[in-house]
Amino acid sequence: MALKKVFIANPSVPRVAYNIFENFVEVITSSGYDRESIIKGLSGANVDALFWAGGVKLDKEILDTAGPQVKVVGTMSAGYNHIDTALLKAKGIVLGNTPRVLDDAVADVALLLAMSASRRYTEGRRHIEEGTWINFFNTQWMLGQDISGSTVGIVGLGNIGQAIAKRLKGFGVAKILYTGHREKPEGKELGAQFVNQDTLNRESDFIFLAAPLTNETNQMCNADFFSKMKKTGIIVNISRGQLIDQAALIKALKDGEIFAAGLDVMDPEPLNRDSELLKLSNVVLTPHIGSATNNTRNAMAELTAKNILRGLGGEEMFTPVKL
Ligand SMILES: O=C(O)[C@H](O)CO
Repeated sequence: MALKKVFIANPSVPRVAYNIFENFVEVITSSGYDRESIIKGLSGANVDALFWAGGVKLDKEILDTAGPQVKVVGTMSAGYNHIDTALLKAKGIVLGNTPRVLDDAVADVALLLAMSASRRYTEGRRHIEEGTWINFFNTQWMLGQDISGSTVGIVGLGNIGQAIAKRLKGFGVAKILYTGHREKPEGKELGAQFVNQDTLNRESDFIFLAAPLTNETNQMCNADFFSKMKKTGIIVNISRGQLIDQAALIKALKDGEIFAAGLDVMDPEPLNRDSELLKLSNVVLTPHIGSATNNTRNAMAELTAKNILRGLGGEEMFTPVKL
């Protein structure tokens, strides 16, 4: 019997995925990362499953090109806002993602951003580069905010939110607050308090965005949101750029309405080189590297490949997305 076919829509997927597929499926790899290459690779390929990785939208055009025989999709990401889940559901396609295996790596970046934003990393680096590092001991120069003893608010206490909370405990924070759809047992175990959004904004010294991008969270951090934060407050986003109204954030940062921001995700990505965010010294930016470690990317590739094999075998995936 002919082997089933999997299309890997990204030429940089770690080797481990190919090793898992070997002997079980035939693999076709996209020649490029872009939409055009993917569509070209899929045309007439007649594959049964898609291994998705990267920011290209998985939509009607792609699925129409791939053909009606596609019944399985595995995305090498925790987030799946780039996938038309309603269309997958309508077509009877199963979807798996990669939660949990990236929690630690992403939470590490959240803490990296929180600390560098609170201790004015960008501004300090500019002083060194521009020769404005003052050569006398001014006790009031470059003062930042403490994490120890602070109140921290986590928007979305899912797996990544919990990994952030665990790390924060090691930094001696005084209080952890969180928002979400409902109070969670894990919140109790972490000693975190479930509050409403206004309370979280009003009381938090640091706010971490760790909720997925949905209709509900899209642009949730708007001018009103920032106006309710402390002037010394710091916002960290490791989720998706669209959770933040970026123009409102820039205004809040410029007007001193909040102290600083640490962003691993922006809108658009890649960020335009002339973005105001790059000019502000109270912003720390990383280029969406939350899950970018060797171990984590290998684990994500492995889980995606295993999910796809399960899906092709008609079994429940290890980490299915409920459509
Ligand atoms: O959703 C994810 O998995 C991450 O954002 C990718 O780095």
